[in-house]
Amino acid sequence: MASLGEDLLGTVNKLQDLVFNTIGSDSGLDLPQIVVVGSQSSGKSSVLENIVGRDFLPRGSGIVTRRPLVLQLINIPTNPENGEKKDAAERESEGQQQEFGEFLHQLGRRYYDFSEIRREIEAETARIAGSNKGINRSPINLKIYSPHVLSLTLVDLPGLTKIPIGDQPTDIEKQTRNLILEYIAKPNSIILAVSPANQDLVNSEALKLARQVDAQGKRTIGVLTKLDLMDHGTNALEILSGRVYPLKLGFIGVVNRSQQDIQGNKSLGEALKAEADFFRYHPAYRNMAHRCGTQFLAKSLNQILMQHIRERLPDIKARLNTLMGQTEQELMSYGDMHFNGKEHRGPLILQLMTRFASSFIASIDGTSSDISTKELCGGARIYYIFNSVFGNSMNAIDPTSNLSVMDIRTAIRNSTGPRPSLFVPELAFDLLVKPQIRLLEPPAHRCVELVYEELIKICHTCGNTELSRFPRLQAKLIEVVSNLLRERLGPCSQYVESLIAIQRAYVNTNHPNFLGAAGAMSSVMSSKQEKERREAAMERRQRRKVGTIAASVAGSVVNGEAPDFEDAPQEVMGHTRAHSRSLSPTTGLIDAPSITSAMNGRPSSPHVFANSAASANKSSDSFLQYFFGKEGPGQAQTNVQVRPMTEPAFGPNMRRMAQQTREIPFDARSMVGTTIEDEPATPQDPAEPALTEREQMETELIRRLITSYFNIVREIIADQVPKAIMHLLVNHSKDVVQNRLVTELYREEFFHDLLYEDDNIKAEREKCERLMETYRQAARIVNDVV
Ligand SMILES: Nc1nc2c(ncn2[C@@H]2O[C@H](COP(=O)(O)OP(=O)(O)OP(=O)(O)O)[C@@H](O)[C@H]2O)c(=O)[nH]1
Repeated sequence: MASLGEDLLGTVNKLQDLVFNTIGSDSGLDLPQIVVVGSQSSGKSSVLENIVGRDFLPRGSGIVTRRPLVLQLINIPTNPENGEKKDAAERESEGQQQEFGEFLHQLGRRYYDFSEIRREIEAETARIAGSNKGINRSPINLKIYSPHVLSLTLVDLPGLTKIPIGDQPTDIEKQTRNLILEYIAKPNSIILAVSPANQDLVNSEALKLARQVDAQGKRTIGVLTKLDLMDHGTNALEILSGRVYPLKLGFIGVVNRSQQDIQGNKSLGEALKAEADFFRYHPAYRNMAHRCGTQFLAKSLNQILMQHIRERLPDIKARLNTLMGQTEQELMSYGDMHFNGKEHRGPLILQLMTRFASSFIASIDGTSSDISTKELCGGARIYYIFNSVFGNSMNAIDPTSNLSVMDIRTAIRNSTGPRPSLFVPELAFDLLVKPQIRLLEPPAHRCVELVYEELIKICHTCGNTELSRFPRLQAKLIEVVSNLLRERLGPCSQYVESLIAIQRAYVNTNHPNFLGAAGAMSSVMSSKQEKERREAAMERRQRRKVGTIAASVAGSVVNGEAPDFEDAPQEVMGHTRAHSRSLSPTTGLIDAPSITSAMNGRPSSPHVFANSAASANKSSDSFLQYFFGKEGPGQAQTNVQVRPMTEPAFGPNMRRMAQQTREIPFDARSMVGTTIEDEPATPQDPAEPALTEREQMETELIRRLITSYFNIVREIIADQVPKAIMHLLVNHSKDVVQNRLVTELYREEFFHDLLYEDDNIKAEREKCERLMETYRQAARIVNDVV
C-alpha cells in the first residue's frame, strides 16, 4: 500500500498533470516542486541523472539546458496492480525494460529507450528555443515512470552563465537569471542549489540567487558536487556539517561521473556504487557517509517535498477556492450555460431581449446598476438637455434683435395703409410678432434631436458580456430599438413644430401676462421720465456750480421732478412734458415693482385706456395730442369714450373695434409680473430719414410689445417641448420597446442566426469552462487526501 507521503506526492503529481495538460504553466496554481539551480557545468544534469538512475539528459559543451525541464519522477512498484503496470510487466516479460518516459507534448507515446528521450529533449529544445544558444522560458514536461525512482517533481533550469558565447544574446545572463528567479521565487518551490565543491562557496551563484528569494534559507537545500575534484588535503566537511553557510535543509555532498567516466561509458549503476564507496572510504566523510551521496539526496528530497506539500496543501486548497470563485464569476458573465441546448434557444433569446429592454429602461430611469460616475448618462443627460442645453438656448433668444427700427417703422406704415393712423397700429404688432415666434423653432428642434441621439447612445450601451457573446443578436436588438426611435423622431419633431405653429396661429394679446399697449406705453414713459429726471438733476447741479440760479427758474425745474408726479397717472405724467420734447429711443430700465406701483393707482378694469382717458381729464389733452398727432382728438376720442366698460377686453367686438380704430386695448393686469428689459439704443441708419418723435415712440412701443408677447410664448414652449418629447419619444419608446423587440425578433427561423456566437468570445468562454473543470477536479483531488 502506498504511504501517506506517496499519496501526497501522487496528489501533487495528479494536480501537476491536470494543470499542465489543460491550462499550461500559467495556471495561477503554484504547485510544490524542486527547482534545480546552479552555474553552468556545476553538475545539475549529473545530479538529476543520478537521482533517476538513467542517462537521458543532453550533454555537451557550453549551455545545454536551454528550456526549463519539468521532470516528474513517478515510482511504480514492480508488482503489477493496474493496467498500466500490467503492461509494463508484460513488456518486461517480453524482454523490454519496465521504465519509460513520456512527454507532455507527445502524450501517449512511451519512450523505453532513454537515449531517445535525450534526443527528443534536444529536438524539442531546438524547436522552441532555436538552434543557437538562446534560452526560452516555455518548459518541456517529461514524466519518468520507474520502480527505481522515488516520486519527485524536479525542474532543471538553464545554468547561469557570465559571458555569452557563440551567437548567444548579449543579455543571456540577465535572461537566465530572470527565468531562474521566476521559478524559485514561488513560495511552493524548494530550491536545490548546486555548487561545485572545487570552487569557493562564496562564489556560488546558486546560493546567491537562492538567498535573494529565501533569505532565511528555509526552503533551500545545498548540493555540493565534484567533491572528488577538490584539492588534495582539502575537504568540504565544514560546509556539509552546516557550519559555513546556514541552510535549514542542510548541504548534501555528491560525486557524479566525470567527463572521462561518461566518455568511457561508465554506467550509472557503477557510478552510484563508486560514489557510495567514495564516501564510505573517504577519511573525512566516512563518519557521515550515510548522510552523503545521491541516494541519500533522493530520499531527503522526497521527504522534504512530502513535508513541504503537507504544509502547503491548505494554502493550495484556499488558492483553488479563490481561483474557482473567480472563474465561476467570469463564466457567469457569459450567461447561463444551462440555456445552451437547441431547445433553449427561444427562452435564451427572450431572456436576452428582456434584459436589453430592461437595461434600456433602467438607463433612462436612472435605476441602472452600473451608473457611470465619470459623465452624465441616460436619463440624467436627458434632464441636462432639457434644463441646461434647451433652457439656456431658449433664454438666449433676443426677441427683437433681428428687427431694426426701420423694419418696425416700415411694418407700422404698411399696416396703416393709406390712412393716417390714430393709435399704435395693432396690425403692425401682429405682423411682426408672428415671425419672431419662429425663433423658437431651432432650439426646440435641436432639443428633440439631442434627446433622440441620447436615446440611441443609451441603446448602444445596453449590452453586457453575455449579450456580446451573440454579436448578431446584439446588432439586431440595437437596430430594432434604433428603428423604433427613428420612427418616433418624425412625429415628435412635427408635434414640437406644431406647438410653435399653434402659437403663431393666434396672437392672444389678452393673455394675463401680456404687457398691453398701456403697459408698454407706461414703461416707455417711465424710462423717458427717468431719463429726464436724471438730465434735470444734472442740469441743476451744473447750475448750482455756476451759482446763477434764478428763483423762478429753479422752481420750475424742481416742479419737473418725480415727487410732484407721484399721484398722477403715469402715462399722463409722461405726456405732459413728452409732447413738446423729442423722445429718445433709448430707455431706462423699468423694474416690475415700479411699474406695478405706477399702475396701482389705476382702475382694475381691462379698459384702462378709456377709463384713464376719461378720468385724467386735465392731462388728457396732451396725452391725446401725442397719440392723435396733428388731427387732434376728434373721432378717436369719441370712439374710446363710447367703449363699454363691461365688454371683454379682447372679445370679437373689441377686436373689430380695435381694428377700426387701429388701437390696442390696454390692460393693467398685464403689467404684473412682467419684466421689461432695457432696450439698447437702436443705431440710426444714416441713409434713412430720421424718425419723427411719434415714430420713435411707436417703434419702441411695438418692440416692447413684441418682447412681452414673445416672453409669454417662450415660457409656454420651454414648458411644452420637454413634455412633448418625454411623452412622444422617451416614454413611448420605453413603453413599447419590449413588445417591439419580441414582435420583430422572436421568430423560430431567426434563432439560429441570432444565436451565432462570436468566435473569440466562444474561445474565451470555452477556455474558462476548461479552467473551471480543471479547478473542480483539482479540488476533488486535494479533498481526497486532506
Ligand atoms: N569529476 C566530477 N565531474 C563532475 C561531477 N559533476 C559533474 N561533473 C562533470 O562536470 C561537467 C558538467 O556537468 P553537468 O552535469 O553537465 O553540469 P550542468 O550544470 O548540468 O551543466 P549545464 O546544464 O550545461 O549548465 C560534466 O563533464 C560532468 O561530467 C562530479 O561530481 N565529479
